[in-house]
Amino acid sequence: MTEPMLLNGQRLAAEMRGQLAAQIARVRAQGYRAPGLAVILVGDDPASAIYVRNKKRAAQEIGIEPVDAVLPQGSTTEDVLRVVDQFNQDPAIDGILVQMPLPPQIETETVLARVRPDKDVDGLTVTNLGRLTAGEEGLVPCTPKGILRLLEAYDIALAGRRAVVVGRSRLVGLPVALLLMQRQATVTVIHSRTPEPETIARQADILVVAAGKPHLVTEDWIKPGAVVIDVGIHRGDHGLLGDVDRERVWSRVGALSPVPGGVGPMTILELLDNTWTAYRRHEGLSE
Ligand SMILES: Nc1nc(=O)c2c([nH]1)NC[C@@H]1CN(c3ccc(C(=O)N[C@@H](CCC(=O)O)C(=O)O)cc3)C=[N+]21
Ligand SMILES: [Mg+2]
Repeated sequence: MTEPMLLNGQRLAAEMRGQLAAQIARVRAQGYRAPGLAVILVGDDPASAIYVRNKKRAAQEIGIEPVDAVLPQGSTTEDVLRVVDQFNQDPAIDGILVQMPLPPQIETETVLARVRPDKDVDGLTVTNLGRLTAGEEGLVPCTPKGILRLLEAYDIALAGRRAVVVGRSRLVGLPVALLLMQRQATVTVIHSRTPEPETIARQADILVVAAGKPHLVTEDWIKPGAVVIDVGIHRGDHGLLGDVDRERVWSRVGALSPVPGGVGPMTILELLDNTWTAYRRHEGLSE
C-alpha cells in the first residue's frame, strides 16, 4: 500500500488563523471594537494551566482580546457562577470558556447552564447541543468542528461511508457523531461498555478515537485504508501520546491525524472561530 497521508492540523490551523486575523483586522480598521474571549480556570491542574495559556496566546495573536479569571482549587459552585455572571453581563466579552475538568466539589452542569448560549464558544450548553441535534444554527463544540474541517480540507468524503466514533463524551464523542450523521455518514458510537470494540471499529472507513486511553487503538482495530482521527492527548515520560498507537497502525491506515499536530491545534482554531462568530452576531455583522 502507499504511504498513509498525515492530516496536518497544525498547518491547516495556522492558515485559518491567518484568515481570521485578516478578517478581524478589517473590522477593526472600520472602527469596531476587538472581540473578547473570557477563559475561566478553576484550580491548579498544570495541564489545564498550559492549555489556557495556549488558548490566550492564540487569541491575542489574531486580535482577540483574552481575559482570564483564575479561581483557587477550593472554590465553590457559587464562586464560579459569580464569575460566569460577570462575563455574561460584560458587553466586551463575546465568548466564555470554562476550562474542563472542574474540581470535584463544583457542579459542572450548574456552571455550564449559567453560560449565555450566545457566548458559549465551547458549544457545551444544553441550548447549543439541542440546536446541533435539531440541525439549527448555534455554536458547535470546538473539537468536533475542527475534526470536520480537517476531513474537509483533505477532501475525505463522508456521505455514504461508515464512521465509527470511539467515546461518547459531551465535549467530543456525542457531537462529532451528530456532525458525521449530518454529513450523511453511517455512524456507530462505541465506548467502554461495548463488547468486542475492535470488530466494530474494523468496519470503519473513518475512525474517530476520543476514548481518553493512551494507545488503545492498535492494528486489529483498523480496516486497511481507513482514515483515523486521534483525539487523545496524554503526557507520557517520552512525550505526548494519543489514543492511537501510531507505530502499530501505520502499515494499515490510509490517513492519520497525528498527536501532536492534528486535532489539538484545530480545537484551538475553532475556539477562535466560534468567538469570531459570536462577535459578529453581537455586533450585527453579516456572517
Ligand atoms: N472547556 C473546555 N474546552 C476544551 O476545548 C478543552 C477543555 N475544556 N479541557 C481540556 C481539553 C483539551 N483540549 C486541548 C486543546 C488543544 C490541544 C493542543 O493544542 N494540543 C497540541 C499539543 C499541545 C501540547 O504540547 O500539549 C497538539 O495536539 O498538537 C490539546 C488539548 C481542549 N480541551
Ligand atoms: Mg472545545
